[in-house]
Amino acid sequence: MKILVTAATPFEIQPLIDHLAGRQYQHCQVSTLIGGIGMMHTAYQLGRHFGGSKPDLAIQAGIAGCFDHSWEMGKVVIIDREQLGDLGVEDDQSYKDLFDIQLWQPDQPPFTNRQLINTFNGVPDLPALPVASGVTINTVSGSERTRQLLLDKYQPAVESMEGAAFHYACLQENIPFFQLRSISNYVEVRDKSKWKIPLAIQTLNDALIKYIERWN
Ligand SMILES: O=C(O)c1cccc(C(=O)CC[C@H]2O[C@@H](n3cnc4c(=O)[nH]cnc43)[C@H](O)[C@@H]2O)c1
Repeated sequence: MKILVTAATPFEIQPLIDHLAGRQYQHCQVSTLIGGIGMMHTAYQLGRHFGGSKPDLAIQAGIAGCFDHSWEMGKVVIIDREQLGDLGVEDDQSYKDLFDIQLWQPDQPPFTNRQLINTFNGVPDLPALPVASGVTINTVSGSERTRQLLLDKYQPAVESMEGAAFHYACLQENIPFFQLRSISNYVEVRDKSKWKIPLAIQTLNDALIKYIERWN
């Protein structure tokens, strides 16, 4: 069983990388790929990687913002669906995405009803974690206006900068996959001092290592 763990930055999966060093698993071979921040970098790196070797399972791991203030920092969730939050046009005060202006069809593969949905087909032993929906954007949302626009239009629970690119690449290549996100901040008017990145990285890697250890 070949497992690929990918993250935007090395920091996000450093504890896993340290854990894997010098370890050999009986039932799996784990490799890691740092894809870079954002959809463009992620799509390129994943496309290049999958062109050379296809894993049996791909896992994207990263920190993320959440929209619901009742969620605790460091909460780890699995993303079951992704939407593109800022690929479209501005029309005076309104924003229209590619589906709204008919430049892309809602069910054009690998989209289903405008979403990049993970059915978790072929994923062995999916971790027992809460499942949530994601929106992927190029600019971290940091205003009440953008937060409300995304909530009204996409009803996301979680915001990242890479999730949709990962879903897209795995769906196109027919590779079983899941996206793990750990909450480092709320999507709100930007206040970096409130972000809990070390906590989110710790809980993210605890979940990752627990999953990988099942294959020992
Ligand atoms: O502005 C800074 O100083 C700064 C320092 C460290 C990290 C950042 C980020 O913006 C991290 C982006 C990175 O993490 C994911 N992420 C985390 N929270 C969010 C969010 O609220 N909205 C979107 N993405 C988020 C993202 O996937 C990137 O990989 C800034």
